[in-house]
Amino acid sequence: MAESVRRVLGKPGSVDLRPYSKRLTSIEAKEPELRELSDTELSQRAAEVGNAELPYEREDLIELCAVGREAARRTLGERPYDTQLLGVMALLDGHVAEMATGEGKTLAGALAAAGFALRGGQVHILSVNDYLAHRDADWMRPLYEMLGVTVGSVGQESTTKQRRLAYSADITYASVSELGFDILRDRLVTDLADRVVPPPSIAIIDEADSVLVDEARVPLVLAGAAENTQTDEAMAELVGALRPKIDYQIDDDGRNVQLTDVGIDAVERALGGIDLYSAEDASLLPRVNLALHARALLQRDVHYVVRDGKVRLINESRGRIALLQRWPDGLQAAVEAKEKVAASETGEILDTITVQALVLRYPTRCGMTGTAMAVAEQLREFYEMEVAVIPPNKECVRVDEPDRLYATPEEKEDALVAKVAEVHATGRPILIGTQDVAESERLAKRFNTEGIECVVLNAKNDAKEAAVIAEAGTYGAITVSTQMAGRGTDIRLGGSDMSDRDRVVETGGLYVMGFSRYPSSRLDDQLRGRAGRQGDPGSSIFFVSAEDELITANAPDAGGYDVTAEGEITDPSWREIVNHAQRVAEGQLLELHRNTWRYNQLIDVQRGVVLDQREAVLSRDLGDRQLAVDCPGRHRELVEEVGAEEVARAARLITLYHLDRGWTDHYAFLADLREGIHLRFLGRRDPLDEFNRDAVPAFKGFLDEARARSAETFAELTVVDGKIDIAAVGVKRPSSTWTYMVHDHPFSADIENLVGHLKRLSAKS
Ligand SMILES: Nc1ncnc2c1ncn2[C@@H]1O[C@H](COP(=O)(O)OP(=O)(O)OP(=O)(O)O)[C@@H](O)[C@H]1O
Repeated sequence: MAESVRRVLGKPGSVDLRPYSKRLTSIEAKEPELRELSDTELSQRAAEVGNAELPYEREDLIELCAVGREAARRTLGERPYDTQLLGVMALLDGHVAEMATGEGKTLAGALAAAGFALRGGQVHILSVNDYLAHRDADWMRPLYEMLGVTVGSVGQESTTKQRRLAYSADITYASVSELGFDILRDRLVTDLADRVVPPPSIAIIDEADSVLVDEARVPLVLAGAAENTQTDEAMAELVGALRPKIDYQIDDDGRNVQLTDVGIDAVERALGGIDLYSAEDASLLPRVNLALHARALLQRDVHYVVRDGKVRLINESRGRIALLQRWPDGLQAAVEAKEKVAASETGEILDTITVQALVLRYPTRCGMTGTAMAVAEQLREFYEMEVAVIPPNKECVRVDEPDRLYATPEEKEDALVAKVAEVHATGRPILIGTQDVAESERLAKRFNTEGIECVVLNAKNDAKEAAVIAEAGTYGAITVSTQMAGRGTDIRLGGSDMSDRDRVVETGGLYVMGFSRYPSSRLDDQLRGRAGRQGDPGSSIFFVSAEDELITANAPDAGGYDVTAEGEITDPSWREIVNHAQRVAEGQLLELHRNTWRYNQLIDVQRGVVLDQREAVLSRDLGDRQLAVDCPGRHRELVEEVGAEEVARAARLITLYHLDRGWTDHYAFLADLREGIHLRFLGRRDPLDEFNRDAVPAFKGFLDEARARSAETFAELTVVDGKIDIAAVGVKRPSSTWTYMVHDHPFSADIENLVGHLKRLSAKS
């Protein structure tokens, strides 16, 4: 048994690992016998493990782990460490296994998935992105094959047919957003056969804290086409002629832009001497604002790319192109005008789902991540999951150096550049973590002007992202990347083939440098964790300036400090100030999460009522039965004319149309209500109570209303060439759907804030 396992066991507040570790000896004892078996015999043993119901009893669990270990050794060339088997057992018990970066979570997750699947569970492994979903499915496939279970994966490029096939496997890998959008689209089908996602059974969540906590702050939003729009090219051209800093000013954080007085004059002149702020020209100011936002705040190749005549958004923190995502409409059209491409349709929100609601659908859920303890309470509160802290296979020897604190961002950047130059001279590989793609680009430029060569990860080399990060441990490499980019990719010392490992080990291994502290200590730890994997040497250090947003926003009264000639802050109290600011930020993020959850709980209940009704219409012909009662005469006539089946089809489409239409309108009402509520109730009353007070009556009568409307529409039906003409009565479904980009940065405002911001932008006058 590995030394690390003997040293186990248990951090306060985490799951007791002793029961698991007691089984390790028995698992190991089975090894000699299993090694003698043929592949077929080993598969047979796996099948026998599956001959019972979940959960596993002690003996079966030992057999599963032993057979799984042997199968992994044969198919992947990797014999799972004891620590990985502890992870497998924790997962099978429904816990979140905390395993440091590089400890082999992929394999642990796969063995647990196989364990569930062998006993009839249908497993969804939720990844953080499509690349990892495909990679992990392909990587683990030989193991699954030997264990006799099937696997599939879904990505944003998957066709409906491919999705259905992937979801029909015993184990499906999908990113949480793809799965979420599939669920949302499934909720809008008009034919049961069009659904792609099977009923939820078991979820294994990779990078569980990112998915369950960070991504849970903003719901996934599905939108549908409502009408075609025109782009505002005249306004884009006019705004294009404005001069930065003279005609308009951008806030320090790059999130807002405003016309200066000079700029207002210029715009008014260009528009023929109008008054932008007068009542009769009120419609112009929002157009100017949108065009200016598109021009000044959104940069091509940083925030979006133009491909195939379309504006494609880049997810800033991940640096990936998001195929089916858009900004809320006014802004999307403004960027399209700026880039002179055709306008896409405007849309409306059809439905939303929170990550929490999505995950809680699964009766069995578990997960793994490198950083779970810091959010153990949230995992318990929101998901009823406990954290099991799994010790590393090899002790971590990475040196985490104290932060370097500076007065200004310029001094901080100078210090980072100097440090990079100094370390680089020794050949030691360096990975620099930034807050977003724009910052990576800026830093890379600075390195270039200093004559320091570096590789920068951004969406332009999207497909190569993982390959690039895999080489970050090469002798002399400098890689600049956001915290999220390339996650899940192993950084091996001496390059991905480790050919130069000894030389890199001699330099001290990978040196990770954070350009700022992140809004949560988990994100800092995830970046640090890039170095020092599996007992490798490595170091980490963060640079901080007193003017970093984290500090100015969360510790505004921090007070003065003494500095050296280079601007380095020498006051020891500043270390605590930085940590304090981060704790404040973490507290706010938690509040955001709670709020998303609280507000969405009621929305989910109401949505559930509509979905139940939909289900009855789809699977039990409820619409047809209701319309036969509500419009008996017309129903009878139509049945005689076109047959019962055709009438049932029309009844189904009409009823679903009115249920969906009603929900879209109701959702828009709820979004407005939530946005307005904090303005109305600055007093003592709890805004959530107020929200519920208005939201509950607004939903009352929803189903009756939809039914009445369906009857009205049904009564108007006409028959053309022996078929019912559904389109003639206005029953149309959105021609396309897409998802909104509501969190360019995982810590930016939530959807209501963003939509609110854009509304204000368009309403300013
Ligand atoms: N039992 C094992 N024996 C040898 N190598 C292993 C074993 N388990 C995993 N590995 C290797 O360790 C590396 C890290 O594995 P993996 O990517 O699953 O780690 P991880 O814990 O998911 O890291 P991250 O936090 O970056 O996602 C991979 O190269 C994998 O092949």
